[in-house]
Amino acid sequence: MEKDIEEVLFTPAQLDEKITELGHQITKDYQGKDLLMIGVLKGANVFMSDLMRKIETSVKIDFMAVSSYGLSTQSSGVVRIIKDLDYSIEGKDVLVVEDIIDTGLTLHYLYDNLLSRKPSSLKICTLLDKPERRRVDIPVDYKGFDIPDEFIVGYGIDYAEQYRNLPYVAILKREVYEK
Ligand SMILES: O=P(O)(O)OC[C@H]1O[C@H](OP(=O)(O)OP(=O)(O)O)[C@H](O)[C@@H]1O
Ligand code: HPA
Ligand SMILES: [Mg+2]
Repeated sequence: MEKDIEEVLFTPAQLDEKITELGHQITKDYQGKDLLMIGVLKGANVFMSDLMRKIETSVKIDFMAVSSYGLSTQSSGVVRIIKDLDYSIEGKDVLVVEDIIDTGLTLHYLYDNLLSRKPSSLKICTLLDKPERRRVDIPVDYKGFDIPDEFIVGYGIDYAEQYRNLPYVAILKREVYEK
C-alpha cells in the first residue's frame, strides 16, 4: 500500500490535534441540545469514531450509507442510499459528519433529504474539503482541512474500496488509477 502513496498530507498526530479542536468547538456549541451525529458511510466511519470521543456533551449517533463514486475516481453524480437512518430525526439537532467534500453532490443530495425530515437544526462537519472541485454550494459549519485537487486516500477514505485502513491522509499516486 505504501508504494502507492505520493505524499502524506496529514499524519495521525496532526489529525488528532485537529479533531480535538473540532470536538471542543462542537462540545461548546451543543451544550443543552439534543445532538445527533449522522455519519456518512463508509468513508466517515474512522473520522466519526474519533470525533465522537472528543465531544464532552451528550450525543447520539446514527449512520447513513451512500455511494456515488463506486469503484471510480469520478463521481457518478447519482447518489444511492444503501442504508437509511434507524430513527426519525424530527426535532433533533443533527450534525452530519463527512470525511470529504469534493464536488459536493453527495452532501447536496443528503442535505435536502435530511432537511425534509424536519430536524430542529442541521449542520455539516467535514474533515477534508476540496473547494476547487465544488459543483454545488454546501454550507460547511465545521471543517478540518482544505486539500488540493488530488485524489485522496486513507483514514477511512478509499480508492476502489482499498486504503481505508491507512492511519494518515495521503495523495494517491496517479499511476495507480490512470492505468
Ligand atoms: O462531494 P462528492 O464529490 O460527492 O464526494 C464526497 C463523497 O464521496 C465519498 O463517498 P463514496 O461515494 O466514495 O462512498 P464511500 O464513503 O463508501 O467511499 C466520500 O466519502 C463522500 O461521501
Ligand atoms: O479524493 C477522494 N478520494 C476518495 N474518495 C473521494 N470521494 C470524493 N473525493 C474523493
Ligand atoms: Mg469512496
